[in-house]
Amino acid sequence: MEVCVLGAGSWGTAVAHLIAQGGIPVRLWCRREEQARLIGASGRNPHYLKGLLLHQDVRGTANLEEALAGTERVILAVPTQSVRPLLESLPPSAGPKRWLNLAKGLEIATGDLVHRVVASLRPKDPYSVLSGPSHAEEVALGLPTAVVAASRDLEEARAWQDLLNGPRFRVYTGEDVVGTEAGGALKNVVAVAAGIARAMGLGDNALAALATRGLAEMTRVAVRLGADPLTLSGLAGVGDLLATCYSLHSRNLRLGLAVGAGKTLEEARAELGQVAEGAFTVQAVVRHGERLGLDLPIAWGVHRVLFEGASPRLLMEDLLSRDPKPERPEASPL
Ligand SMILES: NC(=O)C1=CN([C@@H]2O[C@H](COP(=O)(O)OP(=O)(O)OC[C@H]3O[C@@H](n4cnc5c(N)ncnc54)[C@H](OP(=O)(O)O)[C@@H]3O)[C@@H](O)[C@H]2O)C=CC1
Ligand SMILES: O=C(CO)COP(=O)(O)O
Repeated sequence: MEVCVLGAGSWGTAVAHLIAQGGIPVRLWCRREEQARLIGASGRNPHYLKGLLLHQDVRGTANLEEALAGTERVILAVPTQSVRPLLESLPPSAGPKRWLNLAKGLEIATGDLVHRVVASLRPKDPYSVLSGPSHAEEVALGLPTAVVAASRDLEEARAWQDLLNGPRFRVYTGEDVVGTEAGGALKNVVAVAAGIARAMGLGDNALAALATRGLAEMTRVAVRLGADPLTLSGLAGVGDLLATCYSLHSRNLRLGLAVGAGKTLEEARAELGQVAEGAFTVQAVVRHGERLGLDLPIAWGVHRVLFEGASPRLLMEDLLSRDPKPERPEASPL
């Protein structure tokens, strides 16, 4: 068996290395010819996780047809907004595949999570998602990590669990695809807000409050999309929210830090040089949020700061000056 990883950024590279360490050869598809060539020549990805000497069974290629030929299992490791164009560009020779999505976001044009994007183009193919607190830099170093592989077909999730689970990478299974994807997508928006709060020196109490109220907001959206609320208290919800709001590995947190310190979104993105999904997902939330009919003050506030010229101070003042209310107006027996 061979596995194909589409996308040779930080996460695609770390996961390809992990799978090869487990004894399975990997074809790592790079969109740039030069990147594939350098991976072949040096055993390192020249732009992402540069310090990592890739396992010898990771083979870089920029040829999509070659990357996919004869492989049944394909991992999607490109940013969310690139999933649809990438799938649309697959060669006709690419037959049915079993997909594992790593991207964490909502598509701006449709407001959809990635499973819906894939289902719209590959309706018959089995689909799973991998999510949870998993900074590529730490996985590449072999530091202990736990994630969840979710699929509506539990056998499918188990198959990915078998493939990925290892002594330092613990994979749980789940069946709640919506909750697992919603947690991973929405925590990125909260992490941007956390970065803004940190840059403003608002303190640890404020950060904890933001993360907790962020979780309430994430859960509200996720449940409206069809998630089991308990999924949001698992690795793909609370777990990833903590990793992202509190770790300087997080690109979303760093984007918030830069914007909170007065940089423009363009400056912050250029400084980062990698994708911060929260800046895209927040556009989807705001654009499609009305149809959800939900109160989403953190997402609206992040959108105002990133795209409408509002000052970070105003965002925090707005959040703090809202009318007092019960912590759980939507309280359920759970
Ligand atoms: N990094 C991490 O720790 C984790 C990331 N994720 C998620 O994984 C996804 C990918 O993130 P990550 O690897 O970190 O991102 P990076 O910014 O590190 O890399 C993005 C990769 O996607 C490629 N890419 C971008 N646009 C396109 C496109 N239109 N067509 C084809 N390829 C494209 C880039 O190619 P090029 O280099 O040519 O620009 C690059 O290889 C995101 O959704 C992220 O949230 C999930 C868990 C952990
Ligand atoms: O999802 C991640 C860790 O689980 C990576 O977060 P960032 O995209 O903010 O770096």
